[in-house]
Amino acid sequence: SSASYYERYHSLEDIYYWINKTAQEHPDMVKVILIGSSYEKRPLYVLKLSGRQERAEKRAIWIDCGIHAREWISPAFCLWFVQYSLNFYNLNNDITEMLNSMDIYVLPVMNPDGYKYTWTTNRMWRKNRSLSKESNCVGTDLNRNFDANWCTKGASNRPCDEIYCGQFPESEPEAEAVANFLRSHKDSVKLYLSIHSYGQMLLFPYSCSNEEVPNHAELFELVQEAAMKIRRHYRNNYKYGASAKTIYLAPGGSDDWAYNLGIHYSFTFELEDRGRYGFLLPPSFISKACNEALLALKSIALRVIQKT
Ligand SMILES: NCCCCC[C@@H](C[SeH])C(=O)O
Ligand SMILES: [Zn+2]
Ligand SMILES: [Zn+2]
Repeated sequence: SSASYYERYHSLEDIYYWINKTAQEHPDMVKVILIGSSYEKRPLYVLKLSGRQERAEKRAIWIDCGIHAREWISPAFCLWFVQYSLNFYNLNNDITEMLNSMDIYVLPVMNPDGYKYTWTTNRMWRKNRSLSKESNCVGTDLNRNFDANWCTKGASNRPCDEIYCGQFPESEPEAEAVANFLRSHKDSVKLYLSIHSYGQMLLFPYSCSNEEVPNHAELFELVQEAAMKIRRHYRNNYKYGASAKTIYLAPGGSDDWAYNLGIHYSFTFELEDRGRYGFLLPPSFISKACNEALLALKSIALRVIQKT
C-alpha cells in the first residue's frame, strides 16, 4: 500500500499547502498565525491547536521543527503530530487531556529558506540562507543565534562555519520572529520543545554552559521517564540529560534562551537515528521515529500539565 501522506517527506510548497488545508479542514481547532518571515521573505506560519473546550487564560506548549534545514525528520514530525492530535482528539485520553488543558503552537518549518535549499541544491545544508557583508559564505546557525551566552565556546564567529552565531543575537529574522512570539506569550507558554535530528537524545538546558539549571533534577526525571517509556514500548535507546554534558557545548540555543525567558520546562529532542542514515533517514523510518517522539512528548507534557 502506498505510504500515507505522513510517512513521506514533503517539499516546502507542499507543506505550505498542507498548513492552509489543515486549517481549512479544522476551523474549530486550528488557527494559522503568521509570526514573521525568513531572510528570503518566506512566511513563518505557526499552527495553533486548541481543544473545543473554551477556557480562560489557557496554558500553552510550543513546538518548533525544521530550525536546521537538513533534519527532514523534524518537519515530518510536526506534520505527523498535528494530524495525530486532530485525529485522536476525543478518542485518545492523553491527546484529549493535552488539548483540553493546553493550546499547542506548532511551527512546522522554522528555516524555510534552508529547507528549500536542501530540496534544490544541497541536501546537507544546516543554516539559514542569510548573506554576510564580510564574507562570501552564506547562512547563520539559527540554534546559535539566540541571546543565551551568545557566541561563546561551542559557536563560531566565522560566517563559513556550520555553527556561525550570526552578527549579533537575533540578527536572523527567523530567530527574531520566534523570540518575539515567545516574549509576547511567555506567561502562557509552559513547555518549550525544539525538534532536531539525529542522535536519539532528550536534552534540556543548559547547553551554553556546564552550569545546572535550578530545576535540573526535575527535568532529568522527566527525560529519564520518557526515555524509559521509549525503551519499553519501542525497544529503542535514547540518551537523556543536560545538553552540555549529554551532547556538547552549544551556546545561543533556542532552548536555553526559552528557559531564561521563564519557560522552565524546555527541551531539545534529537530524533532517529544514531548515525546509520543520519540526516538521510529513509521515509520508511518516519512512522517509528514520530511515534517515539510522540511518546516522549506526551509523557513530559502530561507531567507539566499536572505541575503548572
Ligand atoms: N541548545 C542546543 C541543544 C544541544 C545541541 C542541539 C544540536 C541539534 Se543539531 C545543535 O544545535 O547542535
Ligand atoms: Zn539540529
Ligand atoms: Zn542534531
